[in-house]
Amino acid sequence: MVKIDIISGFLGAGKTTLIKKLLKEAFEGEQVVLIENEFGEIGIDGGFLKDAGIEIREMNSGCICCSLVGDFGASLKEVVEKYHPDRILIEPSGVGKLSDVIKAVQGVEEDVDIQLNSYTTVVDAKKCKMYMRNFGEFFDNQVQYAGAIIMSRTDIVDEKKAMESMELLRSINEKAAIITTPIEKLDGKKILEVMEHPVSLADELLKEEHEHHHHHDHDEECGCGHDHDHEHHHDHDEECDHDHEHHHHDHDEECGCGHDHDHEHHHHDHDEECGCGHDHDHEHHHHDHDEECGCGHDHDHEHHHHDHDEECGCGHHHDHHHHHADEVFTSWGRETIKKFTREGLEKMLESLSTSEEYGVILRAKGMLPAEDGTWIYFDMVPEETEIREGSPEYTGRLCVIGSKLKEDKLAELFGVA
Ligand SMILES: Nc1nc2c(ncn2[C@@H]2O[C@H](COP(=O)(O)OP(=O)(O)OP(=O)(O)O)[C@@H](O)[C@H]2O)c(=O)[nH]1
Repeated sequence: MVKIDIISGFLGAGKTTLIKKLLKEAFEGEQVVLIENEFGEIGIDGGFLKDAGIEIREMNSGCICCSLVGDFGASLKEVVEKYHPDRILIEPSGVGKLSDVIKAVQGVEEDVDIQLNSYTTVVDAKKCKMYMRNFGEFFDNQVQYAGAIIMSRTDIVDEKKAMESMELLRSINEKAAIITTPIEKLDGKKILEVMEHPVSLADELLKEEHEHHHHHDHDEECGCGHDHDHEHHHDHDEECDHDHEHHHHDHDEECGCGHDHDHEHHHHDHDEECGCGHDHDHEHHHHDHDEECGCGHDHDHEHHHHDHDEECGCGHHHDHHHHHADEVFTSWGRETIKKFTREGLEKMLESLSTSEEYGVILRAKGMLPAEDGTWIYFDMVPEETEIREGSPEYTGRLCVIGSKLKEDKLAELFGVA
């Protein structure tokens, strides 16, 4: 199976610069063929690539988008049979439509042993707005169909302009990962990874949590403040706000919601909501959770059937008979070029952790560019924050998961409103 990677982008966007980097850092040891399809300038990039020992098959029949799919298929087949490469890079004409190129590749997937592996568009951060205005039909198509977008010249453009371009790109492509870090700061392997598997930070975070807690091995607090110990022996070294253990209650402390949850009495008559969002009806055998507790978990402790067909997304195993995490959990995330300082970020996370102003925060994570050129990574569960230095990411990202999130406030807190 030959992997096909399409590197699209307007004239002079930086496609060749990117390809050179990938050849050197990401494709080493692989047999790579580059199919270039220059518009009017056939073969200008041939020289250096031949020096690098890369075979080139140039198509002379105009751009892929306007040549027949049949022709394209025949060329592709020829390349596959002649060179048996691991990978074919297609660099379409700068004014081709990416959707046409994708279609052309998909059109021959059945006949030739190839697989569309990635389709990326390089966009000049400086000229994005102008191109969009003047050449919308072609330019927008390249952006809209891209699996990943690489912004070039973010090394020389000012932050405001870069941000504006990023927003324009995002406005016509909701999903693609947008690489805003200058590519020379990134390892080619990292770039390839993003091109191949653009994942959102929220998905990553949820997946991580899920994997982490796959077995019932809660040595750690989950951070939502509840005790999800379903094994009926509770051993609270730490205080959690809520005790869902139904057989021996030993509340020395107030739970904080201002109600008396005296559990030695069996008639609770809560006409009012206590505001902490939990059902404190502790008449031990019929739990009547009409409401969500706000942490997004179903704490239905019908103690003996754990029926884990589905993950709730928080990565913990709860007895899920009624609700799904996404009914209550929300995530808020941003991509940003804004530079942070460690001290500044520490303060932001501290407020996030201690204040209820932003909603019920369960988890936050991010990788952000620092003013000093390094990258700050952070991980937060309530009352526990880790900030460390990490390798450059393709763009600054942060994500907060919780319930009743106040998005405007969060954006304000991180200065990305
Ligand atoms: N400063 C800076 N210059 C860049 C960047 N990317 C590309 N360039 C420069 O822009 C010019 C064009 O880059 P290429 O990589 O040849 O662009 P291309 O998309 O292959 O161009 P065509 O094939 O002609 O459409 C070159 O002089 C590059 O050095 C970038 O991220 N930063």
